[in-house]
Amino acid sequence: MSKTFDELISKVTEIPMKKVSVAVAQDSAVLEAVRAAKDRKIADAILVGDEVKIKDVAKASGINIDDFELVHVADDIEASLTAVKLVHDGSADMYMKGLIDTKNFLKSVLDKEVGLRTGKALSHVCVFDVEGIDHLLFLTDVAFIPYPTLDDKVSIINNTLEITKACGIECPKVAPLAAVEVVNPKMPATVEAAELTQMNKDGKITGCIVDGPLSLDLAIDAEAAKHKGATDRQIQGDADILLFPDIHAGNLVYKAMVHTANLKNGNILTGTKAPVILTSRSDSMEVKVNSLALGAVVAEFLK
Ligand SMILES: CCCC(=O)SCCNC(=O)CCNC(=O)[C@H](O)C(C)(C)COP(=O)(O)OP(=O)(O)OC[C@H]1O[C@@H](n2cnc3c(N)ncnc32)[C@H](O)[C@@H]1OP(=O)(O)O
Repeated sequence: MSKTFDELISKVTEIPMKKVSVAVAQDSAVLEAVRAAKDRKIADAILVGDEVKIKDVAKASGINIDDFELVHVADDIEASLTAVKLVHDGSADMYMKGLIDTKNFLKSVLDKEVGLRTGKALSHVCVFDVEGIDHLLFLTDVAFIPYPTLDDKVSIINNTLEITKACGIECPKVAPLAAVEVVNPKMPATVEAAELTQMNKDGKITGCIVDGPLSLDLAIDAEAAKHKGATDRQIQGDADILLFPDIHAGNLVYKAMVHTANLKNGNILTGTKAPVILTSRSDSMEVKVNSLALGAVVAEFLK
């Protein structure tokens, strides 16, 4: 079981090297990340985009891309569809966002002919290794489904369980989050959190323990849980998966943590045929490399 990001990365060295297909690769941060990932034997890459621009960006940034396969497609949307098709057809193991906006990138993932749909709802998960927390934290969905329905939330949990399993975590604890830890009919997120908990008790969501609604402090801080006397809860500061009520809550927490706390993280889309690396433009090179490592572990697990 991986308890830290370093443990997760060390798993990658034990599996055959995976290949990532990059959509609109003319982005220095992305090129730097795939270079580092190849040098650390995490993943090889196929760079899809405007060849002249890719070479210019690489040259200007001093990044050697001579040993990467390059596929020239000048138009960004076409490049994303070409890049995702390489994964769809099995020529690459994972798909990564380059210099293309999130919406168009996600549209290529959802493309009916060449995309990576599986028939399941697709969602996003961030894996955090936070100083002071002795296990990995999985945040979902901070980037894909804007306002998940109850059914979407069931899919998000099931998608995330695939990732926790790939990381060797058996029966993780899932906290459907809200502003409070009791049901308030005026706060739909609390009502749905209780419904998810009941579905888990009824055996409709399996392979995990669901306990909600929970406030963030009760979910991740054992001291806070003790202080608030939450001794009857299944989760007392030891949640593995943080399920957010909507994209705004999740994305704000994600960015607040990434830009203030001492942590390591990697992000991928789940429910897809193959791992999809979707990081924010402001994410560091390390986050992109970590995401590739996470993607490689998941690609091996899904094989
Ligand atoms: C880690 C930090 C990174 C970030 O900060 S990212 C920034 C925040 N994220 C975003 O801005 C993306 C938010 N999401 C969106 O904009 C949209 O949901 C998204 C993904 C672009 C889809 O939008 P549209 O193309 O307008 O989708 P639509 O509702 O018209 O549906 C088109 C077809 O796609 C399908 N679809 C949409 N979301 C899906 C999902 N989650 N799982 C599976 N299928 C999905 C939808 O069912 C529809 O299919 P069909 O054509 O009817 O067969």
